[in-house]
Amino acid sequence: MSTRNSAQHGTADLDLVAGLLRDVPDFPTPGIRFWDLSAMLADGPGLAATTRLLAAATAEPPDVVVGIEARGFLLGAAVAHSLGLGVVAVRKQGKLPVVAASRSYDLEYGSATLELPAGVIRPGARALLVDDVLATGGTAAAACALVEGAGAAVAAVSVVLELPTLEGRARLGEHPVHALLTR
Ligand SMILES: O=P(O)(O)OC[C@H]1O[C@H](OP(=O)(O)OP(=O)(O)O)[C@H](O)[C@@H]1O
Ligand SMILES: Nc1ncnc2[nH]cnc12
Repeated sequence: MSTRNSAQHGTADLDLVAGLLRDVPDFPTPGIRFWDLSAMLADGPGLAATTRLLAAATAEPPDVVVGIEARGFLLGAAVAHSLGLGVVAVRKQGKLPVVAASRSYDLEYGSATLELPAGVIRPGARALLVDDVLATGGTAAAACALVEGAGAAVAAVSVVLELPTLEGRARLGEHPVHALLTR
């Protein structure tokens, strides 16, 4: 899905969200331009606009929302609530007491492992994955693999911000990607 697709998204909502993002040089390591969504999350109308736009990722409503640690938890819960759905928290390694599966991956500034909680995704369910940023795509690809490993389907990956130079979309193969903005 293209950025700033005004046929599907309210331009006013997108402008509001875009105005609440900020970039921080050299965080968390030198050379990384880090996109910080804290101001958007702290702004009532900004969070509401972001939630509306992220929830519009699929024409058909999904069955469940998956939020990716950590910033994806906040957005995923908001999107799930707006759609009347539950949210599954895909967590970094070592946080969940009962794990269905784990998946390791690399990202712009390191590597990590994600884990899916056991017994909370119904096989056959259509899951909407939500996160703040799509950069290299390592995180989202790992989350997709976990969801599919549980027998569910990825309806779409919905993010606020895509960093296209890092080619994360290519890493997600055929999975539909819905990015509100690119930088
Ligand atoms: O597309 P990628 O290159 O995988 O990068 C995107 C991921 O990086 C950030 O999370 P981070 O791992 O920094 O974790 P946090 O949200 O727990 O801070 C961001 O919230 C995405 O989840
Ligand atoms: N540049 C970046 N800004 C914010 N989150 C990120 N996750 C991976 N790369 C990122």
